[in-house]
Amino acid sequence: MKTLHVTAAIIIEEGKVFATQRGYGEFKDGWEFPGGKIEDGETPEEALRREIMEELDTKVMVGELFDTVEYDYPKFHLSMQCYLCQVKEGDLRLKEHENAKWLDREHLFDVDWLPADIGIISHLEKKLS
Ligand SMILES: Nc1nc2c([nH]c(=O)n2[C@H]2C[C@H](O)[C@@H](COP(=O)(O)OP(=O)(O)OP(=O)(O)O)O2)c(=O)[nH]1
Repeated sequence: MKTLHVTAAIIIEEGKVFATQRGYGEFKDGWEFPGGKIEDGETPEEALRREIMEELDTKVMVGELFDTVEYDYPKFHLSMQCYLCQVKEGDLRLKEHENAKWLDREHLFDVDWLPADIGIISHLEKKLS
């Protein structure tokens, strides 16, 4: 099975995490952390800065690795590195996603997360106060 190498941003402000809803493709309408595939020659951090600029018109500072997700979808294996990020410049404008929400601990499970993300949401629950 092929492996997709993906990197995603966990942006937390005032106890809330930024979640986005996919606007197209196989997983349309599912909720996720913004990010995308790592291209050849990129570090995960470089890929993440590029993806967040493409998707949200925003510069982020990529901080520590929060979690790595390994998940088998029917058609591929997902290996996803999720980094804590901070907004440096920009206002998280949705260019590709159809919706976004800031979720606090009590509302983390209110949206329909992509299947691979469930484990990390439980991990996040512990982090958000
Ligand atoms: N960005 C992101 N992708 C996720 C998450 N959870 C999850 O299963 N995925 C999956 C969905 C996709 O199959 C894959 C990410 O690929 P993508 O399609 O967003 O990557 P990309 O931006 O490079 O896409 P594209 O240019 O091919 O449209 O990872 C998540 O939280 N964030």
